Amino acid sequence: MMDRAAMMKEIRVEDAIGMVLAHDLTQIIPGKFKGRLFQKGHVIQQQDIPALLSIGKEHIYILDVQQGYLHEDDAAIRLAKAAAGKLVEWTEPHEGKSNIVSRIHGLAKIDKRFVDQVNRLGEIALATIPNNTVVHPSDKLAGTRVIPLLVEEEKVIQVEQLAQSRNADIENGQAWGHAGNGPIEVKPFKSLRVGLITTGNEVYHGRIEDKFGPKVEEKLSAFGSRVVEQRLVPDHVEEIVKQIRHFAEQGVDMILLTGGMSVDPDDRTPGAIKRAGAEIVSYGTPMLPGSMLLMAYLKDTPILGLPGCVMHDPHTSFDVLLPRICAGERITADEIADMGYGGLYSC
Ligand SMILES: Nc1nc2c(c(=O)[nH]1)N[C@H]1C(S)=C(S)[C@@H](COP(=O)(O)OP(=O)(O)OC[C@H]3O[C@@H](n4cnc5c(N)ncnc54)[C@H](O)[C@@H]3O)O[C@H]1N2
Ligand code: MOO
Repeated sequence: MMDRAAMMKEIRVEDAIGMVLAHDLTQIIPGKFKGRLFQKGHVIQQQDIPALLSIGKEHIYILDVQQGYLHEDDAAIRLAKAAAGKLVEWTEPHEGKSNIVSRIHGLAKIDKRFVDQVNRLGEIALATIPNNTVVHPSDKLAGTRVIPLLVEEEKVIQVEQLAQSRNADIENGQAWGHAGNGPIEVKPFKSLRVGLITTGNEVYHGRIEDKFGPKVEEKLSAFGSRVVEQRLVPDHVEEIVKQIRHFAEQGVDMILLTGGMSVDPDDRTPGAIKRAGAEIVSYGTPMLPGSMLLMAYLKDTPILGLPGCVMHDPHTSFDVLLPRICAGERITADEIADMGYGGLYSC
């Protein structure tokens, strides 16, 4: 088989008039422009020569792509297709790169194990956003590219096979990063009906106005969920338990309790959640702010104790867990423990 260099004939730009560009050519003017100056397929004209020289191109390649090799653009799009799962699409290649973008507002699922394995193959770059990021339509999840201009097709086939074997493993019950049908995909949010219990004698007796309810409502509505009813209760375990039972009987999709999550004698909320019979996943979450959050399930209904910081800070442990719960995921103790690494914000 012809080697890669033999397929790439180098021509001086002055001698290339009338020839066809084999790949996009990029111009970068720091702070002002970065993008495609000439598109693949462009026929070089006499008047292009100063511009080509100004971006440092004294030579161009004329390609003779042989069987078994792929042009960077064709490789990029095959990589994107291999990695893409549900509710995403891929963009036409541009300067040798294709992006996987979201079609919806949802939760990005990025299989780190798949991404790492692809990037260990060499000559392939698969760069992604972090798993469980909230994305909007057209937001990028990943960019794919091969490093050389021509790559052995075998490399791309390895990625395609890895994606297929991942999906087969999942069908056979083996764990990968997530169980979706594609390594990089988006899950839609479900619209949850939420019961809200606001604890605190100071609020119950009207000493201060409730500021937690509106904040929780705002955070829920960002994912299409809503509070169906809010109940105010004093710092009294039996009263709190009674309202938890009320919402369980109503069959709400999630129960949230605010306040009373810390270490004072009047902080009754964690005890009440336990007393109501919930299975505690974790009391305490290694993220700041939001360290006093309690995650539990009452049968299959998520029930969370929200510490005061959720009312005050824009990005807390609740804001990490909420989109996942709204996407229908069940939170495990290990996942909560994993939140500590990278979990220090402003607190
Ligand atoms: N010595 C320690 N101090 C604190 C700890 C700790 O572990 N040891 N934890 C800190 C963390 S983290 C948080 S968060 C806060 C608050 O925890 P709580 O969830 O127990 O909050 P409360 O004590 O009930 O209230 C704190 C503050 O917020 C006001 N509040 C509560 N609910 C409402 C509402 N619905 N509307 C308006 N304002 C509300 C309340 O009046 C208090 O001023 O504790 C840290 N300290
Ligand atoms: O639960 Mo507290 O937020 O760590 O501030």
